[in-house]
Amino acid sequence: MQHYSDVTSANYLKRYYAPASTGNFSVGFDLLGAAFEPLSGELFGDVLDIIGEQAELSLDIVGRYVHQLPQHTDDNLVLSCFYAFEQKVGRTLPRLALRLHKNLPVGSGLGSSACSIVVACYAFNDYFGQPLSPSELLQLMAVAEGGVSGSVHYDNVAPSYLGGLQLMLPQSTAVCRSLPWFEHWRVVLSYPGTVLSTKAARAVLPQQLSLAHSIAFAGMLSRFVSAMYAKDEADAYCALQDLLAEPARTPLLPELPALRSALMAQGILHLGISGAGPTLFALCRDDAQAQLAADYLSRHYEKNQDATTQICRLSLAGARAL
Ligand SMILES: Nc1ncnc2c1ncn2[C@@H]1O[C@H](COP(=O)(O)OP(=O)(O)OP(=O)(O)O)[C@@H](O)[C@H]1O
Ligand SMILES: N[C@@H](CCO)C(=O)O
Repeated sequence: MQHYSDVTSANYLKRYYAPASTGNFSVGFDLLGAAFEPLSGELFGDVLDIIGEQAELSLDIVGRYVHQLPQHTDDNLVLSCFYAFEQKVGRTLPRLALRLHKNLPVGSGLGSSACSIVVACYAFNDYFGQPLSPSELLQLMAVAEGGVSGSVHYDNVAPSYLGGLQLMLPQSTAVCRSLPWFEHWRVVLSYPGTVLSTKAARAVLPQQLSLAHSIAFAGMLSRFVSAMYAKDEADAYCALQDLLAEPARTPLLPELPALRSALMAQGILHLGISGAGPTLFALCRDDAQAQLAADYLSRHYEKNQDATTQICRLSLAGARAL
């Protein structure tokens, strides 16, 4: 299903896409994230068109979630990314006429700001002949995302850019590494239509953890990563326990415990918070189970016209030219 006729417009020089992403993936707060794409083929991620070169930089915004963005396009991340990119490249670049298709809801837990940042930085680097290396580009994206959420974290920008399930590697030159995945796994992303800013959802987090808590957190993430490499599916989904953010964020998402109980009683593998919420993600073992979870979440979690529930697979490609 394609919501927007303008995505079919041929009025552009180049068109780029970046997928939605789920930060944390329950067990790896700020350290683990995955990119997803709907089985339906819908472009559930932002699209950026480079329409042409002109005297002044300009941005036109269309798409289902345009009404959730700042009224003034000057405040849009796509434009701030252009200037940050230009500064990093170190020379004045030709000005562009741009069009953003805002297909991801803002403040949703789907990595909406990261998605715009990734598609913009990827597009500029491609269009201007790859002046930045992939690691320089990733760093630029992470700094831009840090400006929005209040702290630099890679768990949305890295998967949206590179695709896959990405584990961050602190202090390593590699920055992140793609983890193995179970190809039959499906992820249902359910956005209720309400907004929860990442900054607000980070403000409720504990500032300190006890030694026992730190060990439990590190242990669960290690168990999950090890299970993915060992192809031990049951151990992997049993390890999806958020010991860090979820206890603090559940008051912001009071429906989570009841929804989880109901879905897990029907055999769904896991229900967790996507990024900072309010989107929830249901991990399912196949298409039939994913359909069941999607029907349930559509009925019980969607709250208004902005809401959407998508049955997804892992996006292996990440950001790309269309
Ligand atoms: N192109 C853009 N896409 C998304 N947000 C933008 C964009 N341009 C500016 N913004 C602003 O950036 C902020 C994004 O907030 P926030 O980080 O909470 O959203 P989010 O990225 O959707 O959250 P999450 O990472 O949990 O999905 C909002 O204040 C929004 O108005
Ligand atoms: N790791 C970030 C993701 C934000 O989408 C958080 O949970 O605050």
